[in-house]
Amino acid sequence: MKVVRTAAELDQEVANQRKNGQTIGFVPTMGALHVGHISLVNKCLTDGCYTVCSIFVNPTQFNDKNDLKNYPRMPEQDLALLEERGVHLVFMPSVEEMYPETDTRTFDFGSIDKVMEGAKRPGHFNGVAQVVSKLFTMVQPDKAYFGEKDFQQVAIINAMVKQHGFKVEIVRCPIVRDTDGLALSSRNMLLNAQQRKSAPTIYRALSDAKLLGTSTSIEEIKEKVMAQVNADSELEVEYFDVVDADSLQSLTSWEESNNIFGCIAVKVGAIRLIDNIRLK
Ligand SMILES: Nc1ncnc2c1ncn2[C@@H]1O[C@H](COP(=O)(O)OP(=O)(O)OP(=O)(O)O)[C@@H](O)[C@H]1O
Ligand SMILES: CC(C)(CO)[C@@H](O)C(=O)[O-]
Ligand code: BAL
Repeated sequence: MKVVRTAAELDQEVANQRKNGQTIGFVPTMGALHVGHISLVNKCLTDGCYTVCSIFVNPTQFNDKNDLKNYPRMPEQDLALLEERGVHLVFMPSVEEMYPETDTRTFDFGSIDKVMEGAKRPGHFNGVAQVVSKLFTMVQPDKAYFGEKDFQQVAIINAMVKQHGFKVEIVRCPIVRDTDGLALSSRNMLLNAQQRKSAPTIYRALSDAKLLGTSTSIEEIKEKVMAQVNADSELEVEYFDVVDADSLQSLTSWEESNNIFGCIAVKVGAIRLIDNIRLK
């Protein structure tokens, strides 16, 4: 496994592999890797790609300074995990390498970046688009792998690829959960013991909503999920929305779409967790 820190080294490595006829697969991450990230890496490897993974905690997508400061960083452990999995190349740039100048670009994805995470984390998706567009330009991957835990992020990336004509196939990967149902997330390691015990209630509430099914109104499902999660004193729902999977617009009736997801964000003390489930 090679580790490079500059765009020039990255370009040279990838260009050599492309010359050899390799398909380039790319897994962007912010590090503090867990089995969810590794599922993306595994998919990329089993697709037969020369697998490039980036580790970069992107400052422009954090709207909360403390969140950025406290974001877990464990590069040595991450590199050992990636090496063990058989990743070919890791790109670990500095902030200066990624942003030699302030990135002033603004992206507009219409209505899909104005709801849910976009509404609660102002500027977040602009920062994600800034860094992912730079990474796509640097790596020029044939395929790029994203997790469905970050449901809205996948929609934003697909919109960006379309809008800016990137020649990359976006591969969506299913959510990997802990044995108690909690969606794996780097931020889980910031939870204290009591918070960690409470956090699986999020997925339990989503699963219960799915069990209720479309014979229960969306309004009632929303009330039940909010009540179930908020009943735990460690948890506070920031939003729970029932949306069309493509437009991400809020729905009031099951008849409005055949592809409906419930998306939730929950504050667990100072930590914010997100999750989602297909409801129809
Ligand atoms: N549990 C999971 N299952 C599937 N994919 C995941 C999971 N967790 C993260 N990913 C995906 O891994 C990629 C990198 O995510 P990231 O480095 O932000 O990790 P994270 O665990 O989502 O961290 P956090 O949510 O705390 O920022 C993203 O495409 C993300 O959707
Ligand atoms: C795609 C990404 C690596 C961009 O910083 C990040 O948002 C993430 O890890 O999901
Ligand atoms: N996985 C999404 C990255 C973030 O929360 O900033």
